[in-house]
Amino acid sequence: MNSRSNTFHQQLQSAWASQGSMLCVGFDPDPKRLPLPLQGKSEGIFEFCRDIADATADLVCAFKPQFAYFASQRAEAQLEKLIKHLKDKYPHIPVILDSKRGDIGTTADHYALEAFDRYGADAVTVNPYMGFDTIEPYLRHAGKGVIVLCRTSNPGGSDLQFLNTAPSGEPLYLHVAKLAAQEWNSSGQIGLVVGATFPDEIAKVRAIVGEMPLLIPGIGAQGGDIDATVKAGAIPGKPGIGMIINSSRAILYASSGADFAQAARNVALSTREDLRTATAK
Ligand SMILES: O=C(O)c1cc(=O)[nH]c(=O)n1[C@@H]1O[C@H](COP(=O)(O)O)[C@@H](O)[C@H]1O
Repeated sequence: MNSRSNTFHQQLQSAWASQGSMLCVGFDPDPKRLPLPLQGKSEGIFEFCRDIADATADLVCAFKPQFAYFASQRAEAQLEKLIKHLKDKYPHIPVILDSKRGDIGTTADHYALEAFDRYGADAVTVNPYMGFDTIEPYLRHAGKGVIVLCRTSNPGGSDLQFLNTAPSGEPLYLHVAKLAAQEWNSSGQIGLVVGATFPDEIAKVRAIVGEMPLLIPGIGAQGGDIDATVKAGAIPGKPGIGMIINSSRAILYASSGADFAQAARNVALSTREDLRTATAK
């Protein structure tokens, strides 16, 4: 089976092993922060992301383009081109389309087609708060990853995700973790988002979901603690797997000059080393 026909979870297992990395580089291309040589260029967003991908591809277990940054700039064609570039050049690295979709089933059918057929992503982020029928259309795409928001990295994540549910009294995010690990996981390809800004909650989610992959944004620009994150998300006895630890702005905007790709590589390299050191502790 080649890497294109592997399931998302198989792709991740291979990437963790062959790349020796749990780092995910996120593509959040803010037009105001593009390096000067690329500002105003018709395909500046694509070129920016492509050059950073090419400079970091040996350091990552996944890439994660964020949909809104492309759509807000009418740059969907550049997103398609970027994902095609990633899949052609780095077929062993899974691509997660971060679009956090969530809607009734008939509409979700089309969001799933958008992510998997139009863009060719290996996985997509989804918002579970409209319930299982809104997740199910993605699960029908055999082998594709469905990464469900659980305990998000932002401060307001506590507003709802921390509310206690009746009758058990457990917080909503732990209820989501249980559903995702058990009755919702018909395809076996679900993962969960838990923020690096809340390591205690990462540990609680890990205890519920076994070896399920966790997408963990929040290191870098959001200030999440790498040591605490890696410790909390570790799978007992299996160091170096199980986590997709994302950093976007800290890597993307390491330099605003012509050396932006090399500067991004330097930050990605030191972040991967920090993750390795934390894994070895
Ligand atoms: O699903 C996500 O990727 C996500 C979930 C979450 O809880 N918090 C979060 O920051 N993200 C995304 O992760 C990226 C974080 O970017 P940086 O803070 O620049 O590293 C952004 O693309 C966010 O949209």
